[in-house]
Amino acid sequence: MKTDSFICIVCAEAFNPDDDEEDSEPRVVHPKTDDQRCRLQEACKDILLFKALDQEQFSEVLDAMFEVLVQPQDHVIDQGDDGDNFYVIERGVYDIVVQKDGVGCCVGQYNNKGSFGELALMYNTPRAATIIAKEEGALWGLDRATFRRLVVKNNAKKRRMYECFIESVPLLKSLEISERMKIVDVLGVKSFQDGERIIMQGDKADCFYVVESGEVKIMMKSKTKADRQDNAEVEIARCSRGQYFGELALVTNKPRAASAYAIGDIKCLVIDIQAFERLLGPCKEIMKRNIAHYEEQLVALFGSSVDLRD
Ligand SMILES: Nc1ncnc2c1ncn2[C@@H]1O[C@@H]2COP(=O)(O)O[C@H]2[C@H]1O
Repeated sequence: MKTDSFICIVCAEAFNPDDDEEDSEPRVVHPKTDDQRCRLQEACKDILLFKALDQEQFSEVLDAMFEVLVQPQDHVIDQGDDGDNFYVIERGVYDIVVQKDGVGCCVGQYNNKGSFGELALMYNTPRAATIIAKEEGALWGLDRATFRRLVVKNNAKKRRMYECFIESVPLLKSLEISERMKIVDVLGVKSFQDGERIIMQGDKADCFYVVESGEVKIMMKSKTKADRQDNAEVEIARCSRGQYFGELALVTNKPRAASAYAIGDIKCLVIDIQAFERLLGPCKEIMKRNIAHYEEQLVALFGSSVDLRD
């Protein structure tokens, strides 16, 4: 995979979570039934921002969360407001609307999973978007003080851990330091065992990966032989530390063009699609240049290239 460098403009605010004043806040507990706890745990299991928490911190976060039921057209968040809560989606579809030149523009949608509302709490900024429920739904809220005390503080540790690595990733090298830190703030870390499939050809894409340690094998089945029994996967590329994969589907809005497997036990940094759009969106044009390179590779391997473009 290519490792082009690029410049990406993201608004930055000086912020030092270590200076946070909210350390003495009392612990918040919202009692829950077993059923609620079960549903909450399921909704939170893939939330990247919680991945850096240890078990005790995660349990404290779960204790503090409270259920929010929404109706169609409810505004969960209004752009410009102060940030009160962070939200994890249990179910429902939510539009992300951003005001541009006085006109509300729908820039994305959450579909029954994910989270939102972290920006205002992390950077002490007004809400950057309006979030509108499209149907009846259920969310789990986490109050600002608990979010800052546990998630934001923990992120400061993550920043220290990943600062050097992020700086060494060619794709991210040319970002300003504050921009790189915003990437660190949203990334999750996932481990995979030898042979484990990380992404699957044909699947819908919801995140992008940077290899932190180990190697990843990119494999593809020929589309022209789709119905044939002998349509075995062919290795088309390998990615090692600092290289990225899984960006193509996010750039083209198409299903995954290939599968990726761990070679040995590996670790990847993961950025979900909303953060990708927000932080790396302006860089999509540069990533699109990879497509020509991928197509050349496919012609060399299969004699023809599949339709990689949007
Ligand atoms: N393109 C986007 N721009 C701004 N906010 C976004 C975008 N996509 C998703 N969001 C989410 O919308 C939330 C609105 O409240 P926050 O600014 O606290 O945090 C924001 C993000 O979690």
